[in-house]
Amino acid sequence: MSRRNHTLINHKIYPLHDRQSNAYNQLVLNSREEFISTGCLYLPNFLTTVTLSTILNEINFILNNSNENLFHSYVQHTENLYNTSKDFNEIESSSKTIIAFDQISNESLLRKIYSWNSLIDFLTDTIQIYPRLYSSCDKLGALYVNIYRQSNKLSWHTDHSHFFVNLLLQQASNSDDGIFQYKKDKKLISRKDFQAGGLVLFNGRTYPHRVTEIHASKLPRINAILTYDCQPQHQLNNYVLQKFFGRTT
Ligand SMILES: O=C(O)CCC(=O)C(=O)O
Ligand SMILES: [Fe+2]
Repeated sequence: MSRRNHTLINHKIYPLHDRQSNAYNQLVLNSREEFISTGCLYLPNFLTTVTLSTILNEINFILNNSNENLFHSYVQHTENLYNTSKDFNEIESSSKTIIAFDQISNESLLRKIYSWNSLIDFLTDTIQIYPRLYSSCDKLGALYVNIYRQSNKLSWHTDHSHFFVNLLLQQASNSDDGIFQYKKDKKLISRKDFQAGGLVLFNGRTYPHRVTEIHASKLPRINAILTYDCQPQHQLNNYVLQKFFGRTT
């Protein structure tokens, strides 16, 4: 990644490129405090407006040109989304369209941001539990885009992984649709404040969460999930790939 790539994000508010600076250290302190105390770190306007619109153009190009190759996922699951035992009631159901990692071009801005070392360092510094984080080696799940259209939703669940990184790319046009909600201390938290361009770091193992159904929105909700792991050779197993991406490679 070139030295100027920090200008893809709002580097004045988020000086990820300058790990030695006081401003960087303050950002990490604040981010860590928010992540630990609320389970959810939200960095509004993380992407510049130019980066955001370029990424949305990349995604709309894929949607317009290879929609038939994309996986329209409908899954039944338990509260534990990635549970791999098969003999219990899977009472929740979720549906969305997925653009998998191998369907996102090598040259895309989204891939650039995903593999940007300064972002990985920032996440490592903020989470602190792992000595290092690595981008995933998974051919489908390393980085993928969720598209929530009419009647799509992601039902209540917890994740296997301690954290996920979510780039918000487009919110539903109806403000009650496609809301990220989670439960903490018996309270329901509805993040109606989330806006396109923001970055979310969420502790999905501890806090049950969901994306509410799209009822009447003309615009789909679009977001990218960036998968990082403490192991450099991270890959999803075939059961999870088949269930969530509809294929194994
Ligand atoms: O799409 C979202 O905003 C949430 C994604 C999520 O919870 C997950 O992938 O486990
Ligand atoms: Fe989740």
